[in-house]
Amino acid sequence: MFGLGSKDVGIDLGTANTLVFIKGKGIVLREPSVVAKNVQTGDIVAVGNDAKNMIGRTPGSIVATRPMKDGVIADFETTTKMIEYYLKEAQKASGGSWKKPNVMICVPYGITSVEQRAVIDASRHAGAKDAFTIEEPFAAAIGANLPVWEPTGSMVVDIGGGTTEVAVISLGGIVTSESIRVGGDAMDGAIITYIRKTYNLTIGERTAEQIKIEIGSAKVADKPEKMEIRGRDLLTGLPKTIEISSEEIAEALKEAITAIVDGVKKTLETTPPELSADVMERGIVLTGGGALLSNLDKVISEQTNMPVFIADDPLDCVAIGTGKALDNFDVIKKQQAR
Ligand SMILES: Nc1ncnc2c1ncn2[C@@H]1O[C@H](COP(=O)(O)OP(=O)(O)OP(=O)(O)O)[C@@H](O)[C@H]1O
Repeated sequence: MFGLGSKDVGIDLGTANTLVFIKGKGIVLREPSVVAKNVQTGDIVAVGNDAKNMIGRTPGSIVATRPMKDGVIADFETTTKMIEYYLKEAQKASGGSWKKPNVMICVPYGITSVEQRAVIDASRHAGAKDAFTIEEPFAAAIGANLPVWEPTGSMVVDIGGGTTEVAVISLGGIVTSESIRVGGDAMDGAIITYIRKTYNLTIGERTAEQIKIEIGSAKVADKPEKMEIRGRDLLTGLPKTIEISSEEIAEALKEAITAIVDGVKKTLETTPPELSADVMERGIVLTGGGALLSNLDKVISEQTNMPVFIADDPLDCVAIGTGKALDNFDVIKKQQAR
């Protein structure tokens, strides 16, 4: 019933990172979802890590973009090229013979059928024999080892780059969910805005992400931290170094955190009582890179009165779940036909 070849591929096409999973091998590739393009010729200059290093550093003719920004396919042609690149890399990583693989591709929940079609077409165009989609929170829950096929409620909050997806799952299906267009990117954006407004200093996306990872938190711990950052002074136009504190960054992140917490609360409000009781017992599980934001688990727990846990390897959950779903291909296929 699960008769797929061993080289079938699962792709977590995230807004921030793309992970490729090969059945029997695990995660073979993990690169940023960035493409650098020559705007004059339309040629792809670099994909993944190489392209990310070009962000903010490209000459006029080269533009580094994130085709999956905001959780949906913003640019079909580039996304196709990107999937082509990842399948080629997967082929290299798999070694030996390579037939056209079946591809399970993870998409944000709430993606329209047109967008879903676009992802499938892009995968086929990029060399997949056949392609199916799996919804991100479902894949995240499988990857976090939640009992998704059982008649019990499991709640997952997947905090990615572009979106946060909250879902309650039972008996192999999503019972209730929320998708919020707030995730790690919005946090980075909030840090950029805060530093510009407070210090008249412009910083780039990469610096903002670094600040978030190093000293960002949903709630400041007892011992605040400090960090030196470099940017461009808006008044003089010259480079300048300032010191910022974790308290300031927590303040900057407040709005994004509130949006995430509200999404969780809203989902809980629409969860049938039996399933709420299950979630209360088992706790809410956080996945996605945003789950690593310091104290986010504590804040969600305080605001919902529910136990909250961070999944093991939160950045890998979706890819692992997508890969594991290849084992339940028929079931997923049937679900899609519904
Ligand atoms: N230690 C950390 N603290 C806070 N945020 C982090 C940390 N590590 C990674 N992130 C953030 O996690 C986000 C990426 O997460 P992930 O790879 O799960 O997203 P994605 O799956 O690509 O996005 P999406 O789910 O929106 O498609 C980025 O915004 C990144 O900055």
